[in-house]
Amino acid sequence: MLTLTGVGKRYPTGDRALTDIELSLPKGQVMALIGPSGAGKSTLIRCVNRLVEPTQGSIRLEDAELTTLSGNRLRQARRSMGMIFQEYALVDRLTVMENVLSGQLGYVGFWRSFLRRYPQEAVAEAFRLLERVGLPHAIDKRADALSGGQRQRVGIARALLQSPKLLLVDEPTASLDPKTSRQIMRLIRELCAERELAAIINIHDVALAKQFADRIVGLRAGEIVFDGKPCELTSEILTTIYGEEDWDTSPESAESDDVQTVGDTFTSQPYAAHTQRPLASVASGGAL
Ligand SMILES: Nc1ncnc2c1ncn2[C@@H]1O[C@H](COP(=O)(O)OP(=O)(O)OP(=O)(O)O)[C@@H](O)[C@H]1O
Repeated sequence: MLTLTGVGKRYPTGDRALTDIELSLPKGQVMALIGPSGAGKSTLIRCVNRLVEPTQGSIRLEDAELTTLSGNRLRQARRSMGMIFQEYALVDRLTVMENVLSGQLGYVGFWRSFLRRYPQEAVAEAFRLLERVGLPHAIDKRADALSGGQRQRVGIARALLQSPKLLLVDEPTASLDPKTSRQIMRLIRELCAERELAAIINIHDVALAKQFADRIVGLRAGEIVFDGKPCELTSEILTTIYGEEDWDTSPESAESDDVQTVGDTFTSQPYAAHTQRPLASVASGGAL
């Protein structure tokens, strides 16, 4: 349903953030996008909803070529993509219900949303969604009175209110404790299954990505260096994505290893034997 072909992005500063990205995401698939800081994860997500303009290639969502849309047609296409942000992007002084209904801004006219007169069916659906994400008792609370996990649930309900086909999720667990992070990832996963929604989740936590995604794509310096199932993400491939690190050793056993510094990365003796394979041989390529 989403297909990226030869997508590239060079910022006006000259930074090349993405090179020749080829991705195909079927309906209902939850894809985690991992990679080191600066690898291009946010740029890729933002190219899909055109918050960032790709400089090369094609991005198709079902039948629509997104890269050439403008004006009304671009607004319409954006409605089919729900965005969930790391920093929740809620309006603190508004209630939970008002924040969820603001997901309708693209649908109802400016004055109607300014005066907060939302269609009855939107209000009913917002109630249903808040129940589904576990916040039925918080509808009248102000957003700034919520915990991080509750705020993220509101963000999820808001994204779903516009009935998207695709979820674009940027670091959903960055400010959350481990238990809440798992609950949020589980919720996103369940909702994708219930609604046959595809999702791209930009996430730093590899363990969470492995546990909750159907597919993992690893970016390094703007290129896809791994595309496969979570169970295929070996230590060797993590090294290809992130650089040298002893991924298997616990802190206790690491202390006894002969650890040496190479440039600004660390490598330990057992790992020195691992030569990095050419990127092409690591990438399994294509959709699963
Ligand atoms: N607005 C911008 N102008 C110029 N260069 C940018 C801009 N945004 C990102 N970049 C550059 O593009 C590259 C990719 O950045 P991006 O933020 O997409 O990476 P990321 O993988 O999301 O990183 P992080 O995990 O730290 O959020 C980096 O080299 C970054 O410096």
